[in-house]
Amino acid sequence: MVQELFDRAANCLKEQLPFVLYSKPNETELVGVFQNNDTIHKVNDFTETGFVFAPFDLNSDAILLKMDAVEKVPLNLLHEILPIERDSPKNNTEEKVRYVKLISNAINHIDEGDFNKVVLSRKIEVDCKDDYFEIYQRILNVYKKAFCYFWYHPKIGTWMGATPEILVKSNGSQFTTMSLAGTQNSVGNDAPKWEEKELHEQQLVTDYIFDALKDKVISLNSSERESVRAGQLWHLRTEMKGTFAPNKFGDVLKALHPTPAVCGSPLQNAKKFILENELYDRTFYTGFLGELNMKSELSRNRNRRNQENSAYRSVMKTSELYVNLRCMQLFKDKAEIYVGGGITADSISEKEWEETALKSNTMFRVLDGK
Ligand SMILES: C=C(O[C@H]1C=CC=C(C(=O)O)[C@@H]1O)C(=O)O
Repeated sequence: MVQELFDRAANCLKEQLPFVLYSKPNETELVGVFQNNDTIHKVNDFTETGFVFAPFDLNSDAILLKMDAVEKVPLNLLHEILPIERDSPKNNTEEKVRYVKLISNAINHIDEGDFNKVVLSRKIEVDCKDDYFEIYQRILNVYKKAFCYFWYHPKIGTWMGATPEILVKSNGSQFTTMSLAGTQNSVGNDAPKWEEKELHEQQLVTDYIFDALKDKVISLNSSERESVRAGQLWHLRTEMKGTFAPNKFGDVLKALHPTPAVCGSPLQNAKKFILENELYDRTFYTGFLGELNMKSELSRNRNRRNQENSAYRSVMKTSELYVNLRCMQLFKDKAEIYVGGGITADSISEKEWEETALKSNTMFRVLDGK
């Protein structure tokens, strides 16, 4: 039962023990991972097994929750909770002036040829007095197509989110990734019409991924570009599937993160600009999270009973990692919502500001500010 899993997690909060609750896109299962002490386990080379929570800047530590206990329950929720009609404040002029200036500065750097695209972001503080489990339940109810998580480590913090973006999903040496960029508000069910700026912005991500992976994979193919919905928003997405050489998962992961969907291209120049100019620490926003190197057994031929079982079973490693977007860090009576957007030469500051406000609604709609 969901309530039992929530109770177990609530007890961990009380006892200050790390846990994560999550549900994968379109799945009807809620998973709880519980670590039975408050040690901070750091990831060394992504060959470890557990639930990883990695920052934007991998010069800081990626954290691994050990799967001391794992519990899975069907996701039939207790009662339907509707999203809250609460939109992000648009009249925060001081913050707007600062953000617009940051965008102009980035466009100057683009014009000077320092980079083609950079993803800029900001943090919005909001009062939040309600129960963490109420908030998480709203997230699960409202964003069924997203990876919905609630992560807690007493020495690091409490995070929640509903992300639409897969960083990488692997099964043995087969993997899937995606290029997600371009944003529009969804109006009714009308499919969006994309402008050149958004098509270009998303194409940069696709090209970057092909280039970053070219010497790390045996094959890589992409699907047609499509429009996908994430809550109230539309994005452009291209899916890519490939095969990497045995034991190269860590290399693929490090080559992918951070993609220009959250950083920019060329990578180093865009990242330098972000670290020097955003003037706040993204910490885990635009990092990644999820199952790392889970072992799954593959039976090759169940019918040949008189053969040694082991000859017909092989252990595969699977990982499923998501980019930490549409997320927030929770504190005692406030939340910090993180949002950003891709800036290119064609960006219009006012529109980029609006876009971050729209994105922040994903979390605003699950927070009750009473
Ligand atoms: C950086 C964010 O979104 C990324 C993912 C999809 C679309 C994006 C965009 O249109 O700029 C961003 O690249 C965010 O939600 O904070």
